[in-house]
Amino acid sequence: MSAALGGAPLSTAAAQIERLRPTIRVRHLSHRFGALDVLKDVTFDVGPGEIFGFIGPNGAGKTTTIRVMATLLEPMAGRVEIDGVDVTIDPAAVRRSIGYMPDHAGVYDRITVREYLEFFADAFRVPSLDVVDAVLELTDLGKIQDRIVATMSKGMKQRLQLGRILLHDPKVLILDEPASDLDPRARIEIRDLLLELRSLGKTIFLSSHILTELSDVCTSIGILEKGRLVVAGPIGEIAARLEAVRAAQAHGHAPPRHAVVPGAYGAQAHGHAPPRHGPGAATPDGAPTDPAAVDRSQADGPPPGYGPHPPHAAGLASAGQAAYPALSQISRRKVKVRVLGDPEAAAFLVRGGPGITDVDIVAGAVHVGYVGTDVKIAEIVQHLVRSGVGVIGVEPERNELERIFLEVTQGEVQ
Ligand SMILES: Nc1ncnc2c1ncn2[C@@H]1O[C@H](COP(=O)(O)OP(=O)(O)OP(=O)(O)O)[C@@H](O)[C@H]1O
Repeated sequence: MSAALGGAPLSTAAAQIERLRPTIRVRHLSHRFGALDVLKDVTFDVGPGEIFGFIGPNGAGKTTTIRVMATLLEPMAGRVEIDGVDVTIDPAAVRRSIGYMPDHAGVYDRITVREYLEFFADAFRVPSLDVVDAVLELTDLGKIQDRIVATMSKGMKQRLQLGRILLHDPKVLILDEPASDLDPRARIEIRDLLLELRSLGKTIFLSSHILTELSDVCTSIGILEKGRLVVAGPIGEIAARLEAVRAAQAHGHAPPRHAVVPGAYGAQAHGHAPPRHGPGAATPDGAPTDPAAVDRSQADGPPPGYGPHPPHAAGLASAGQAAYPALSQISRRKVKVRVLGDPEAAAFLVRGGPGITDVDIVAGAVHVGYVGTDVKIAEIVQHLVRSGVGVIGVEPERNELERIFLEVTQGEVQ
C-alpha cells in the first residue's frame, strides 16, 4: 500500500540536501499572550525521519509551539521552517507538507469511517479511492470501514484522526498529545502505527506531558519548561552528557565544557557541528569566529524586545551551572539489585560503602541509593560478586528519560 503514501523518489543531489537539512528548524521562537511570556527563545532541530518527543508539563508552551509550526499562530519573534519553508513566508506550502493533529480534536460522528476519510480526501483534492484504501490499510481500520464513527472506541477514533492527516501524504506529522486519554492497548497501537509511519519516511513531531507515554518510540526529545527549552537531542546523547556532568561533579570538578557548552546538542546532535577552522568556525563556547558567520548568527539572533538569549536556553550549559540546581547538586540515584540467597546479607555488604547513601530491601530486591555515575553500579556489582554473592539482576530505578527529565527540570509550571 505504501506506494500511495511513500512520497516521490528524489534525485541524488536533492536527496543529499534533504538528508543534511533539518526537517523542522525552530530558531529563537518567542511568544507572549498578554503579559505572559509563553515561549522564550526556543531553538531546536528535528532531523529527517526522526520521531521527536516534545515533553513538558501542562502550560509549558507545547501547544503554542505546535500552533506556530502548523501555521495557525504567527510567532512574535523567531523563525520556524518546515522542510526548508518558513511558516510565516509561505504558510500554504507548509500546510501541504504537514499533517497536523490537534489535541482533543473532534470527529464527525454520524458517518462511516470510509465516508469520513472520503470527505476529507475530497476536501484535500486527493484521488480518494486509492488513497482512502491505503489509509484504511495502514491504520488497520479497513475491517471497520462501514462502522459509524460514533460507535468507535477512543483509540480507533484517534487512529482515524491520524488517517485523516495522512490523506495528502505529508512529509511531516505534527501530533499534539496523540496518546493522551488512551488506554494501554490503544497507546500501543498508536505507537506501532507511528513506527510504521517512520519506516515510510515520515518525520514525526509529537508532544506529551506524560513522560513515559510514547518515550520508547522517540529517537530524540526536547524538554520544555515554563516556555524555555531545557534540553534537546537524541536521548542517548543527552544521557551521556548528563553522565559526564555527574562524573565531573562526583570528582569535584566543573562539568567538562563539551558536556555543557551551548551547541553541545541540537546542531551537533544532528551532525551539523560548527567547524573549528575556516568559514563558520566557532570558539569553544560556540561563538562564530568569522565576521560573516557573526552576521549570519545575528540574523538568527535575539528577537527585538526579548533581550539577549538567556544562557540556559542554549542547552545544558547553564543547566550544569547556576540555573539548574537539580543538575549541579547531582541527584541521588538508585539501583535495584536482585541476588541469589539472602538479600539481607547482600545489603549488609553494600551498606556504608563509598558513595552509598542508603540500602533497603523491597520485595526481595536490594535497593541501593548512591551518588555518582554508572561506574558506581559496576563497583557495587563487582563488590557483591567478589564477596560470593550471585547477582541475577541489576536495574536502575528510573528509565533513562525519566531520569533526564528529573535532572534537567525544576518542576515549575506557568
Ligand atoms: N490564546 C491564548 N490566550 C492566552 N493565554 C494562552 C492562550 N493559549 C495558551 N495560553 C497560555 O499559554 C501557556 C502555554 O499554553 P500551551 O497550551 O502552549 O501549553 P501546553 O504545554 O501545550 O500545555 P497543555 O499540555 O496543558 O496543553 C498557558 O499558560 C496557557 O494558559
